[in-house]
Amino acid sequence: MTTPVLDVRGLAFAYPDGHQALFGVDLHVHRGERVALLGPNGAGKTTLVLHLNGIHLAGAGSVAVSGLPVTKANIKEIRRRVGIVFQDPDDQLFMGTVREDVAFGPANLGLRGEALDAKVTEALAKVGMEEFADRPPHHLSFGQRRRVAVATVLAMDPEILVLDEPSSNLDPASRRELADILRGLDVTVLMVTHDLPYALELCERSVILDGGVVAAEGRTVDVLSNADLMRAHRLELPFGFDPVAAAATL
Ligand SMILES: Nc1ncnc2c1ncn2[C@@H]1O[C@H](COP(=O)(O)OP(=O)(O)OP(=O)(O)O)[C@@H](O)[C@H]1O
Repeated sequence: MTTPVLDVRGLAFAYPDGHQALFGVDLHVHRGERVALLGPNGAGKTTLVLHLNGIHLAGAGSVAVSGLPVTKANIKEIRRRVGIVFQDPDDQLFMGTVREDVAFGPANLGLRGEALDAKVTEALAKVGMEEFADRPPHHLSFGQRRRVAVATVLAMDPEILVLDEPSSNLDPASRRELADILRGLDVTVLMVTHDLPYALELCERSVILDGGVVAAEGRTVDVLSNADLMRAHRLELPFGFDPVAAAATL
């Protein structure tokens, strides 16, 4: 078996106030996979995500990205390898223009001139935002800002793209357009979401985190159609949504 892009083993973590949020999490994501991380409020999903690029460091256990352990010493390379798109794009966009925001990461890695311009254009093209390069991010719609946030991360050529609630606050058309964009990317994805139809549409495999442990994992269609499992972990499908029928149309 090849080295997983993301290899989380026995990860445990307590916040400084003593609250234990993770109790020994194992999670493996292989190259080219798109995996959904599901679970009720307070399950530990965000806490886990914040370990993937070293914002939190493991209390016990380990996290590695393509074989490189997430440690303080490796933080710069880990942050290039792990691109996190947070729920609020305004946490990631802070420059005067879209172009400057997308250029920020690769410029920090030393890219300059035509190579930098080409990298920015390529990343914006991947999310269909080339025409907005010279616009201030705060003049864009929320959905457009989310796409630019994805581009800022893609410009770093990450090994894994981690998306926190990518469909939140998007209207139905923007939600579908983002799904089309994500499906077209040639990148490994871990997606945290409460939008279960979105998980089904985009991710072959789903992992349920609950109470700081991995409670179940499997093919997304199997997970979502297991009514007892769903109830046990406070996961609810939209009224009338049939995951087996929906999966058949994909
Ligand atoms: N800074 C903090 N200090 C102490 N406890 C925290 C802190 N941040 C989160 N927690 C606790 O850790 C647990 C896991 O929280 P986390 O935010 O990781 O859950 P989540 O699965 O992302 O939830 P949601 O779906 O609501 O975003 C919760 O019980 C939460 O109250």
